Amino acid sequence: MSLKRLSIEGVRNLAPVEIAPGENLNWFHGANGAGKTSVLEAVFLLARGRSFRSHRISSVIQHGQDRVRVVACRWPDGMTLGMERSAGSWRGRIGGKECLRLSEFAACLPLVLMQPDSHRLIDGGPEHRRQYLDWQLFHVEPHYLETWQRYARYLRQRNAGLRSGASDAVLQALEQPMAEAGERMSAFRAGLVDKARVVIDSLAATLGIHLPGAVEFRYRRGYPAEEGLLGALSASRARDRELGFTRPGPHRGELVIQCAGQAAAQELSRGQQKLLALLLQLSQLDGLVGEGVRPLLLLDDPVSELDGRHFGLVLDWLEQQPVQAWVTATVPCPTAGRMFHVEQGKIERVL
Ligand SMILES: Nc1ncnc2c1ncn2[C@@H]1O[C@H](COP(=O)(O)OP(=O)(O)OP(=O)(O)O)[C@@H](O)[C@H]1O
Repeated sequence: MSLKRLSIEGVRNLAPVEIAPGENLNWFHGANGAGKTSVLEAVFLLARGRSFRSHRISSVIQHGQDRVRVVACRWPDGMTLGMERSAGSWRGRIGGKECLRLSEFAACLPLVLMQPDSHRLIDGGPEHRRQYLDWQLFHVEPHYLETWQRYARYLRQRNAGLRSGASDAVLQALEQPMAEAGERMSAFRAGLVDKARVVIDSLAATLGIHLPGAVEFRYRRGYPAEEGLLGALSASRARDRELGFTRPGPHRGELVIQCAGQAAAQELSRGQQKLLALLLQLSQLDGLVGEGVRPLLLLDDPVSELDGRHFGLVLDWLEQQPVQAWVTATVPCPTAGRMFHVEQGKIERVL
């Protein structure tokens, strides 16, 4: 799906504005500090209820204002989504109805974001790669969110039990359903990695991305597969009691990425890591489209992130995709698309 209309109020330096984006490529250009990234931030805020640049919503709220408000009309179904956030609360409406969970927005407005620190997907901690897998599964596997929430609840209960000296019988009673949910999560994640591998190889060829060796993706479950999660929980119970938390489980699962047999984070240059992260994110986009989900794509300053050749190939590829892309740059758009000029917080459509 795409956005047909977007109105933004109270976001950083942006003057209140209503934008009519095009179906495919939307290009926001202007000088440094003009407010381009703030437009993407507003779209992200609508989809996730938070910023991708700051953990504190107060830094996003325009100085002198007490809230941000982002409203959009989704296309083709015409559904209206509205999000209002102040420093201490949020209110959201979808299709005219009050919303209680942010995950409802995430489900209505799937998006893939590429920003200058996207290389963290490769060189950041395992949580970045877990989130990457979980995010896609959330959109394409109807039971994943519920399984994930169930596992997280048992994990919290087991950790509380470990710390409060609960009996073995109490812990065992939790471990059985926890292991069932955890094994399901692992199977979903491992299945996704198997599928993604194929898509990534074909995308790398299309986008002319050649890394200095074969890239391998493997899902490590966070417990020995041969022992199974139930066995692993039972075996580590005494040690977990001493530590006060649960060690084995998919909460410590990891998408392992290697290039030429070495950890990709160590083997690849920063630029190569960015290319690999791009591949992972575009493969996510491709995977979502393949499942009938049409996410928005937000690309923050790709012109300075990618070399000219790769950027050109990405633009060519994007033109073929049924996704609405929102791109920021300091230069005008080199290809056909709807273009907006951003200057000191004011957005004007120029093409
Ligand atoms: N809470 C706020 N209230 C008002 N203005 C703000 C607030 N936070 C940041 N700003 C200003 O808003 C602008 C934000 O710009 P933004 O990061 O969106 O620009 P950009 O066009 O993406 O720039 P660049 O090309 O340098 O990344 C900056 O000029 C910044 O000083």
